[in-house]
Amino acid sequence: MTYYDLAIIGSGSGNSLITPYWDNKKVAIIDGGVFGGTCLNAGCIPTKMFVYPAGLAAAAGQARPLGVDLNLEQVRWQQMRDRIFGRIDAISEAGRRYRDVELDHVTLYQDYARFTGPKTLLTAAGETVEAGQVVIAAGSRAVLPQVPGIDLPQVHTSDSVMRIDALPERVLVVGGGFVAAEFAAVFSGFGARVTQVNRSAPLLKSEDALVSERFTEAAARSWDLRLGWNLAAVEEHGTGVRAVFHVVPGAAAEASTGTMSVDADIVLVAIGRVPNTGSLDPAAAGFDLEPDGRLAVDGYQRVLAGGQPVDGVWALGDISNRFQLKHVANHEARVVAHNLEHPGALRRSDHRFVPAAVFTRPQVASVGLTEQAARAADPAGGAGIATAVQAYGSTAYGWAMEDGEGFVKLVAEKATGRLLGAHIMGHDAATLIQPLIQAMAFGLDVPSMARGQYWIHPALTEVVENALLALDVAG
Ligand SMILES: Cc1cc2nc3c(=O)[nH]c(=O)nc-3n(C[C@H](O)[C@H](O)[C@H](O)COP(=O)(O)OP(=O)(O)OC[C@H]3O[C@@H](n4cnc5c(N)ncnc54)[C@H](O)[C@@H]3O)c2cc1C
Ligand SMILES: NC(=O)c1ccc[n+]([C@@H]2O[C@H](COP(=O)([O-])OP(=O)(O)OC[C@H]3O[C@@H](n4cnc5c(N)ncnc54)[C@H](O)[C@@H]3O)[C@@H](O)[C@H]2O)c1
Repeated sequence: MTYYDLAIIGSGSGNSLITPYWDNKKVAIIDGGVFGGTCLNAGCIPTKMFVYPAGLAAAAGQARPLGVDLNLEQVRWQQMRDRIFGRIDAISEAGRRYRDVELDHVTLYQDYARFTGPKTLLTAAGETVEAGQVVIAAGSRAVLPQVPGIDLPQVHTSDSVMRIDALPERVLVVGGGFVAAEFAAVFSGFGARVTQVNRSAPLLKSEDALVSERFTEAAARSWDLRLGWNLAAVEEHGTGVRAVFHVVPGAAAEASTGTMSVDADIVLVAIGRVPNTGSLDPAAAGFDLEPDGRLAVDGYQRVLAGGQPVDGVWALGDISNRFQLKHVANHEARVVAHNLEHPGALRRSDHRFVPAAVFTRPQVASVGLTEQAARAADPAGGAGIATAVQAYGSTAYGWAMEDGEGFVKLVAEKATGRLLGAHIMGHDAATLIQPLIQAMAFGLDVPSMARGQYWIHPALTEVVENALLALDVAG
């Protein structure tokens, strides 16, 4: 048994906890997977490194109506893949080496671990680790449906699909959330024939209903979209696979037979992620779980047991929050880093205005309440809520782009002029939303935001300005 002042499970967001405060103390970092976690190795970063060139490849379609004829000549997949992972793998390895070799006070266990008590862990290799403070940052993993053929090598999750050797001609994407939307756009941008199949309609169903509806229409224009089907089996077929689906009872699926099949070279399964709590054996430590399997924490990120915080045990990121977003994991890591160093002045995590962006085509970004949630929460039964929808195409920059798709939707409280939610679909939505996030975070009301500053003319941000001006709020 080895004792540490701090033991961290998970080298993703958990890695940032090793601040200079720990320099003269003993720290263990335990990770059985690739050093650096999901975002770096198989999540946010490599996906966006594919999203950007896929956007360039797809530009041909957007340029034609503007009078510019572009042809996509070739996608050099292997070169692109090797550029992306050449950079990422080197960062992961440098981070691993720094922790493992260069820092004397840090011990890296490259192994999975499980709890045997609230502050004792057993690694798969049989080593026992005990610590004064334990931080659980063990993340989440992709869900795979237990259907025949799911283990075939042509079936991928986001963990493996970016490392394949060649751009497939036919890609089947199963799922309708963030991961599915991003990869469908990537592969179709590169010219693959994409079929996306989802159990329910619409796509991106956690978004505001208008965004979900419009994004689903846009996806159906860009690739073959089939809704209301459940994956039942995958079987080898020729050089690829045949996936068999059963109609979801009551769903508006287009076929009446109840069964359909899709042939593809590869299948990407993207039907959600679950927290890695199972492998940690939280019951052995007495930790509480949320109904969806996440570790239960309080506002200070302290892990709960029997509803009470366990002294010196913390959790952050996908293992404990419902957002499953890197910027939330990073925020929580900063809170935990502070709380570890300042036990007498604990900070709370701030989950009030958590934004998200889906880097698909068209891009989608959101923060705060959907119109539906705002109306449901309104004491006046929805009458106290103002909304405005402003098309990109109503602004000069939208004319320049000949945009017929993008829009900004805002949700506000009539009486106070407070912004409650912002939802954008279209070019650069993830960037365009930032001033709205800022306004919500700092309590800037709609009239002050609209008229208290200059808006650069004729930038695309004018669509945000006009949406603010269109809101019927006090002030
Ligand atoms: C394809 C994809 C794209 C994404 N894109 C975005 C995006 O654009 N923007 C965004 O904000 N978010 C994005 N996300 C989500 C983001 O990647 C995660 O929210 C974030 O990485 C979670 O960080 P974490 O530190 O909680 O966990 P992770 O980074 O997953 O780290 C957990 C670590 O714990 C290790 N581990 C697990 N169990 C054990 C155990 N028992 N013992 C030892 N080690 C263990 C794992 O090996 C892993 O390295 C994306 C996710 C995916 C899958
Ligand atoms: N840009 C980003 O911020 C980004 C990108 C990718 C992933 N992520 C994070 O990763 C998480 C996981 O992403 P995800 O897309 O896997 O999950 P998700 O929860 O976003 O979506 C899952 C989708 O799969 C569908 N589904 C569920 N079971 C199914 C089944 N049996 N058959 C067919 N469809 C089924 C659901 O209806 C839903 O549309 C997200 O919650 C997100 O926070 C973020």
